[in-house]
Amino acid sequence: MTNIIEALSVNKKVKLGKDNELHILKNINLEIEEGEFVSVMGPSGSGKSTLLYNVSGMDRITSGSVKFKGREIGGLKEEELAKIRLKNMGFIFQDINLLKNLSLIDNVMFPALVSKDADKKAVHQKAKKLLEMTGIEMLADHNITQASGGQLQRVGICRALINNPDIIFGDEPTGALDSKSTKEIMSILAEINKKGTTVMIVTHDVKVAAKTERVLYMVDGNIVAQKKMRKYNGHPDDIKEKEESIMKWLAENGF
Ligand SMILES: Nc1ncnc2c1ncn2[C@@H]1O[C@H](COP(=O)(O)OP(=O)(O)OP(=O)(O)O)[C@@H](O)[C@H]1O
Repeated sequence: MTNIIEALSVNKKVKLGKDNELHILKNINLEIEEGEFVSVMGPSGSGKSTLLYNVSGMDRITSGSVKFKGREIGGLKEEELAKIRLKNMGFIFQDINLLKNLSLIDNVMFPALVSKDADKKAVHQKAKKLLEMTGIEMLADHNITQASGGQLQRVGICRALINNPDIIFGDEPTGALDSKSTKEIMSILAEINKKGTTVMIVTHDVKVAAKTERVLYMVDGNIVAQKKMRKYNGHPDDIKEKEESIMKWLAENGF
């Protein structure tokens, strides 16, 4: 298998005042294979979001190396990085950050229209298809005040998919959702992953992690344990068994 992400000895430090700095990521080594579905768990403040932002090129590592599809991205100029993020990566967040003055379908189309030579009609067709896939095509022309949190997160997923990314990064994408919407969003992400898109998400929720195939456990800026599982097969017994085994594993690791 080919690695889509390779992080080697990654450190992230931030300056706090004049003489103080915080060492957030400590010599992290991480490989993510193409097509994998990975989750990151760990106590609050352990560095999960920082890891996600640093391996995706949303933030700058302090030292080490991050390769995306074999290409070093750690030292790229912001313009180059922005191109990679736009073309090859999709991002979903707990705060969905949709534009208020645009309809939901226009929000989905937005990242594809950044390029001047975009074919607007084709982008519209693609956005419509994505809204259909996530079951919210009837909301295409609504604005963000006319949809629920779960529906808005589906819009966020459609927006993340509009440029056919190789990988989707999610920072607690279900963090603000009720359990029903969480289930629906995870089913959509599992479906997308099944079709070949790599997915990496940060989560506090064992039920969410149980839908992924590898859980990284972070403590104090280090990945201290990893749990590899078979891909979720959609069966309720399978998910129950996985949740239980993750809970047991977390307890063994002191969570
Ligand atoms: N830009 C920054 N400046 C100062 N401190 C930061 C910065 N970014 C992160 N931190 C700190 O680094 C630590 C790790 O933050 P991070 O958000 O990655 O943790 P997390 O595991 O995702 O936490 P949570 O589960 O609460 O979201 C925290 O103590 C946080 O306050």
